[in-house]
Amino acid sequence: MAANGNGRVNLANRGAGRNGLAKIQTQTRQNGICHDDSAPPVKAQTIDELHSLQKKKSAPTTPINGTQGAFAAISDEERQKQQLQSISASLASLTRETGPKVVKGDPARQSETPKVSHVSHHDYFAPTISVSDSSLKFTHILCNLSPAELYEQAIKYEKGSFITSSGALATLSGAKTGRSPKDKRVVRDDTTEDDLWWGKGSPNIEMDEHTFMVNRERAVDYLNSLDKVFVNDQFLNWDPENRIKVRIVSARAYHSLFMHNMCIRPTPEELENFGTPDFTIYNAGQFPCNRYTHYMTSSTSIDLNLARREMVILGTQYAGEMKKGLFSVMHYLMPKRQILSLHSGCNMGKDGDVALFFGLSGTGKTTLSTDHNRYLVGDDEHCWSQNGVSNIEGGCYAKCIDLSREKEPDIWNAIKFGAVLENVVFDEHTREVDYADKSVTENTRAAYPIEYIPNAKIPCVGPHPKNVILLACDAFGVLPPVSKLSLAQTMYHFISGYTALVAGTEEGVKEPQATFSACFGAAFIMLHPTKYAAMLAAKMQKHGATGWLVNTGWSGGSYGSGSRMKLAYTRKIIDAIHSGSLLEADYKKTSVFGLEIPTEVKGVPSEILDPVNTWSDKKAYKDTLLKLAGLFKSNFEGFMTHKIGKDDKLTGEILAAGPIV
Ligand SMILES: Nc1ncnc2c1ncn2[C@@H]1O[C@H](COP(=O)(O)OP(=O)(O)OP(=O)(O)O)[C@@H](O)[C@H]1O
Ligand SMILES: O=C([O-])CC(=O)C(=O)O
Ligand SMILES: [Ca+2]
Ligand SMILES: [Mn+2]
Repeated sequence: MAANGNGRVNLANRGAGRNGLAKIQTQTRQNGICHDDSAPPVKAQTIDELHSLQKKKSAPTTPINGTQGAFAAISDEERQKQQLQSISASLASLTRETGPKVVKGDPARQSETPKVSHVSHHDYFAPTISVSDSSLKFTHILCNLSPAELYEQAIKYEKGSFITSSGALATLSGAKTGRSPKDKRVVRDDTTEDDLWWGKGSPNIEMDEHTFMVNRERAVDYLNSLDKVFVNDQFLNWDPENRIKVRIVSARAYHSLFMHNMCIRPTPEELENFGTPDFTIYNAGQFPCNRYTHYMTSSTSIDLNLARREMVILGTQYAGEMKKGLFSVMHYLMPKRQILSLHSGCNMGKDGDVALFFGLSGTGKTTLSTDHNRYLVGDDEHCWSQNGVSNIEGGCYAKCIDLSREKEPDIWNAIKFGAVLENVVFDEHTREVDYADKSVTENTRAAYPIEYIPNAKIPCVGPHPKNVILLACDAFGVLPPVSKLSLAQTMYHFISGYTALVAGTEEGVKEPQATFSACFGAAFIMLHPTKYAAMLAAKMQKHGATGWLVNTGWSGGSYGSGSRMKLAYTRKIIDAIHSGSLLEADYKKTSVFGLEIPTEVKGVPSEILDPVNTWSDKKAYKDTLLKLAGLFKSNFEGFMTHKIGKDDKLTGEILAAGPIV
């Protein structure tokens, strides 16, 4: 309260008045003129000028002077013009002759002189009376904004955006709080016809080129009808030889910040030399697709066109569609280069030993690859090339339901300024997040840059893996906490891609639902699963990697009677795999699944290592085990006729590596 300087106000105790309040004394200067303070005055004549002093020009939105290299000859102005033209070309309608006119900057900031650009297919024609109003309109583009700028945009303009007590940006993803795999379509053309996996079991639902263009036009028109759109120019894949340039055009600051966190962030220099993207996403998720359009079965459509290198999103704002849409693209592009794409986490020990963590959604890839004693290479999407592993992304995407500081401190601490928190519930006053609250969805998520994890390995690459850990969250409670796999067993379980989550948590105790998703990511693969499996087998064999099956699910009974495996025990098991000590353990073979299980793991009660010990009802255990084995068998029938690798030997071994009922 006490202001110092001229005309000071003193609340000194000595002057306490009748009711104990301090007496106010004003001291005036001798000359009698009242100044605000004694500091030198600011170098501004007006309030506007004062405000203009606050922000100094910076990269990356303003190009740097004097860059060396191929672009050194180009002036700043020319470079800005090229960037605008490139974005204008991205946003151009393919059916109209002109437009759009794009200007850089926030429409709310009128004072800034906008740089204008627009593409015209017939530049020599002056616009005539026949143009529509939309071609006279400007689209403001907000390019590669910083997290702070995106926070401001989100909070000002997007309902449901708030800063939480830890500094994260809480957002709502709208009606969709998870991906919509049934609405994901791929253009079937001459190339993809032969290359991709179509038909029963395939995630690739077909659409034709024309329908894609109808949806693309719908998305582009929607985006151009807005006051402003966000543009992210970023990279995928930390392997410099196989890096892909992606552009994401979206309508929400939430989407722009999410992708800023999840893709690799270019340096200012890299951004200047970005040029034309290899792949573009048009995210018009707030706008539905048209049910009169051929193939559309709902108001949501996520459309991939590999020939055009474009993806269109209509009718869902769930940001994971962009992340996983790009992953699908990598599942097509990388195998063409003999590089294996993997739905896996990856970390590395101090001695350079690398482990991969495969698993379906919610099985623990992010949780277990984030390990305080190891370097994090990445939590979800990787490539395995002849040089080793590389992360595809620049960020992590963690499930937050029931997140606790004690059990997952590194993830907890990563949820700070810059992180996006999706669909969480928080106290309206303190803005403290209640991670146990499922009111919006069970699939609450945090997206943060990988360097928010203290021991992230930057650049996110590593040598060839030593251990390949397959995670299954077995809600039946019959798979052992850990088993050592032969190569054939690893391939069997990789192709099966099993997990069992609990159906409808709210409707009380229900049967666990077995899910089989080939390569632990059937929703994202583009080629037949055996193509990826053959590559994995060859790489594991060549580099001598050991396969493991880890059950992060139930112990002591199925869901309802047993309980989820303690994370602390799973971590001990993973520690023993990393250290090599588990390789030295004594093993016994289980019946039915024929899994090699250790008799002892340091820090884990030995009795839980064989699940039969933890079930009080032994008959129920046996019945459940046989039931699960039957589900594995019937799922695998679809793969019986496919050959894996060059000779029939491995295929035969894989077929024999499943459960024997
Ligand atoms: N024993 C356990 N091992 C691993 N995770 C556990 C265990 N017990 C509970 N969990 C919880 O399970 C969840 C695993 O989610 P995680 O984010 O790691 O999934 P993910 O495999 O990365 O999935 P996605 O591909 O969808 O991102 C976390 O919420 C974690 O706290
Ligand atoms: O894509 C998502 O929404 C989350 C994820 O990582 C997965 O499901 O594998
Ligand atoms: Ca994850
Ligand atoms: Mn995932």
